[in-house]
Amino acid sequence: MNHQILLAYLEIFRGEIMQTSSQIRTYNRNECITFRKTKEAFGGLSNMAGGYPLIVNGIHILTSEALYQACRFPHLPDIQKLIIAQNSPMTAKMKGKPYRDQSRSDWERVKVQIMRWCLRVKLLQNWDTFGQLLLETGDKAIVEDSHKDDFWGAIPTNDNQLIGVNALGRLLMELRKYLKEDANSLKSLKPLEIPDFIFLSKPIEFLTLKDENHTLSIQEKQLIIPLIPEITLESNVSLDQTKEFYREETIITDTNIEKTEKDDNIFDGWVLPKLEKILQNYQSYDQILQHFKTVNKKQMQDWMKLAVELGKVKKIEKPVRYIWYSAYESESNLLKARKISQSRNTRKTQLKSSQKSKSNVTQESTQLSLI
Ligand SMILES: Nc1nc(O)c(N)c(N[C@@H]2O[C@H](COP(=O)(O)O)[C@@H](O)[C@H]2O)n1
Repeated sequence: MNHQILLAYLEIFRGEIMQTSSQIRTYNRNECITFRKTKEAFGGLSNMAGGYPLIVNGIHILTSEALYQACRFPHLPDIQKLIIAQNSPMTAKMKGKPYRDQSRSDWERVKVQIMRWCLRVKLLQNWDTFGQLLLETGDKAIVEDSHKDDFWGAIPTNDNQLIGVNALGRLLMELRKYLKEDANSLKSLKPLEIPDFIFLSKPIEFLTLKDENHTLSIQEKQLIIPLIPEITLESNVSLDQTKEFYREETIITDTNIEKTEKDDNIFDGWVLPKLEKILQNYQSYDQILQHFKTVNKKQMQDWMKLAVELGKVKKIEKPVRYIWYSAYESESNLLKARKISQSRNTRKTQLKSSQKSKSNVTQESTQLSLI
C-alpha cells in the first residue's frame, strides 16, 4: 500500500476513534439538558439556531452550521460562498451536500476540532447571549437529541435514555467548563493549526471580542440577521429537509431548493419591508392583517412567527401586539435612558439626604462620645 493511502486511512481511523464504543455515552433524559428544535428553551445550543451571527475574515455568516459546513471546502471558495449565502442553515448544509466527496481530505480527522473552533467563534461573537445560555445549563449534561445522528448527538431509547457519542453536546460542556473556570482564555481565538484553514481564499484570522459589550453592535446585527427560517421538525419544514435532518440519503433536487429560495424571496423582498413600515408602532395581529389583504390568516401567522424568530419583529403579550424590532429597541433605549436619569435623580436625592443624616449621625455620635 502506498504511503499516501496509508496516511489517508490513518486519518480516517483517527477521526473514527470518537465513534468507537468507548466514546458512546448513555444519558438519562431527566437529568440532562437536551435540545432538538431550535425554538425550544435550549435550542440556541444547536448550530442550526439563528440569532448568533458570526464574522470570519470580515465576512458575515448567519449560523455556526454554515461556518462549519463551509470549513469542509477550504480549497473551493465558490462552494464556501454558496453555503454561507443561504438564508437557512439547513439549506446551507444541503447546498454543500453534492460536493461532500470533495471535502478536505482530512475532514473526518479534523471535523471535531473544527466544530470546537466554530463553537468558540459562536461564543466569542455572541458572548452575552450564547454565554448566558451555556451557563443556564448549570452542571447538567448537554445532549443533542437526535433521531438518527448518534455521533454529533444521542438517540432516544424507549426508557427515557439517550445513547450516542454526543460529540456536539460534549464540546458544549467543554466550552461551558472553560467559560466557568477561565473565561478570559475564551476572549480571543487563534486559528486552528491544521493545514489549509482557509475561508474564502484567505487564511482564517485571529479573532477577538468585538466591543465592550462583547457582542456585535446593533447595526452589525441588523446587517447580519436577515433570514434564518426556524428549523423544526414540524410542518413548516419540507419532507426533504426533514429527511436531511435525519441524515437519510435523500437526493435533494434543485426544485426543492429553488422553492425554499422563492419563499425566502417573497418574505425577504415583500413581507419584511411592508412589516417594517407598518410596525413603527405597536399593532395587533388583526391590524397587521388588514395591510396584507390578499394573504390568508395561516400564512400571515407563519410569517409573523418567522419575523419574530429572526429578531426582526418584537412580540409583546397581554394583549398580543407587534412592533418592528429597531423601533422597539429605540423605544426601550429611550425608556432605559429615562429610567437611568430618574434613578440618577433619585440617587442624588438619596445621597443628599444620607449625607445629611450621616452628618447628623456623626454629630450625634460625637455628641454621644462626649457624654
Ligand atoms: N441534518 C441535520 N439537521 C439538524 O437540524 C441538525 N441539528 C443536524 N445536526 C448537525 O449537523 C452538523 C453536522 O453535520 P455533518 O453531518 O457533520 O456534515 C452538526 O452541526 C450537527 O449538530 N443535522
